[in-house]
Amino acid sequence: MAFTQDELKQQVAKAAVEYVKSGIIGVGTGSTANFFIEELAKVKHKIDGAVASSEATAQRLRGHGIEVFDLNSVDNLEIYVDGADEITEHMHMLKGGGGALTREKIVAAVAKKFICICDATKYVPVLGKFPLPVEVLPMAKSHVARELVKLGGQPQLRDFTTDNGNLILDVHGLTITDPVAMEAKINQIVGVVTNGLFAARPANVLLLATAEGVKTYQK
Ligand SMILES: O=C[C@H](O)[C@H](O)[C@H](O)COP(=O)(O)O
Repeated sequence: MAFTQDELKQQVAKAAVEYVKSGIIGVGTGSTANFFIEELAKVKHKIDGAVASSEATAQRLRGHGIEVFDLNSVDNLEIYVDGADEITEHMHMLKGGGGALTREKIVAAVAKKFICICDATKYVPVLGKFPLPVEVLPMAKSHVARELVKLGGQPQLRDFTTDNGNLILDVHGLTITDPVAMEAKINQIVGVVTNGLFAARPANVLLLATAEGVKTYQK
């Protein structure tokens, strides 16, 4: 039976809710995370609330009557649930298609377990077909763009301002065979806030929605 991409996202969101036990949950951003929020709302009596990785997610959580906590008031999070633009068998991810990469990386850093929820189109052998988002301080955009060209990429300025008041360069043309090294190298460019590679801290669980059902991968 063929499912639409939205049906696959919904299936994987339902599977992720099985990991919600109690306490405060870290919640990601994007269309797949939005399906997760719908499912989370159905079990909100089990949790104290959530930490959001974007203003959009915070608004959506509050709309469902889920309390949103400031990350600074939370010592640790059991789980962080979020989508990805690409993920490999090593659980390395490329994220930030929705521009929320920096807050996502910060909330994920606090969580014990990163649960990545994706439909099968996101599962790739090598990262980089999806343009790599890099959040930059506005005054540094030209400098950072020149440095990204030296790394072999073609940066394009997105018509977008992040929740942090910064800009996004989407870097095309990178074949990212060593995501850990590339993540570190780009983060060392002065003016970069962070980039959309989540490799130093990969996902712990991947829930992948396929035509044959939701597959679970653990690391
Ligand atoms: O900034 C956005 C996030 O990194 C999303 O997790 C990513 O873009 C995937 O979004 P979607 O679930 O809409 O494909």
